[in-house]
Amino acid sequence: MGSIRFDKVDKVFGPRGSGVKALDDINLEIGEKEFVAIVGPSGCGKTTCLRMVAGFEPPSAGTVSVNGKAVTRPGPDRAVVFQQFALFPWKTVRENIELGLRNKQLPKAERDELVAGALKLMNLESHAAAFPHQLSGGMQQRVAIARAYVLDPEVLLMDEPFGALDAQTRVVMQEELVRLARVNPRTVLFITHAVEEAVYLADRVAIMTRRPGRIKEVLDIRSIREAENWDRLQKIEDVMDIESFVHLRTQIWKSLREEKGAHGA
Ligand SMILES: Nc1ncnc2c1ncn2[C@@H]1O[C@H](COP(=O)(O)OP(=O)(O)OP(=O)(O)O)[C@@H](O)[C@H]1O
Repeated sequence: MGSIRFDKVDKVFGPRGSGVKALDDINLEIGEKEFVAIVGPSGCGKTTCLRMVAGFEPPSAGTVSVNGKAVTRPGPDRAVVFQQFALFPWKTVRENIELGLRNKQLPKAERDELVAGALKLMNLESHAAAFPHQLSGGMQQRVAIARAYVLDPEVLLMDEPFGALDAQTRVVMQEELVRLARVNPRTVLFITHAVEEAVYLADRVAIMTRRPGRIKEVLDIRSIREAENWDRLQKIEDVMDIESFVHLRTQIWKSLREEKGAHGA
């Protein structure tokens, strides 16, 4: 379970007739346990796509569905990780992770077990009693990801989750996410500005046009990653050196550059 589908989706912000058209005829299907990254020029509507799947924003036309059911509101089957970590500063790491589970009305012993598992998964065990301000940005984002994972959502929605991190921490988090995605695969919709990040993490990369955003092309990364066995390499810099990786990255760069050119930039 956990498939996502955009079917002829338009989004207009503001009054009908004089509003801003943000998205134009978006059609995209994300399979169960597939990791799809969306890249595109600034303001092309990437975040709007994610917010519609989350149930925060309705489409102006067309349908966004999860598991074949039109999305009308947020739900426990979908967890969102934002760029800003959105942790509660007055709660400990453990309490922040546990928070989402409270609404599930599970017995305490079961909650404790799930939180312990999430702490372990994200290497946070020794920081369970710390408060967010005592942690680095990378650690805080780990807590945010653990909080999403502990809910065991079918769909994980990530909007520039590493955008606020320094370059070194970002690389560590990307490697962690690849490890997680292989060990505990989920349906993921991942928004990023970083082309290399998209190629490294995703099974497919959807490239959008400038506003009003359309899906310009979708590249299949997974078949190349598997054929060339990128996963044999542990370090991101080694994967990024492989010829097939460089080729895909360049292809996406060119496609995005055309969009900038179309804007006169
Ligand atoms: N609530 C809103 N009201 C009016 N306009 C909006 C609203 N939300 C988004 N927009 C507009 O819709 C367009 C798409 O915005 P969105 O944030 O989805 O783009 P994005 O591709 O995620 O941008 P970025 O890469 O810069 O984060 C933008 O022009 C934005 O100004």
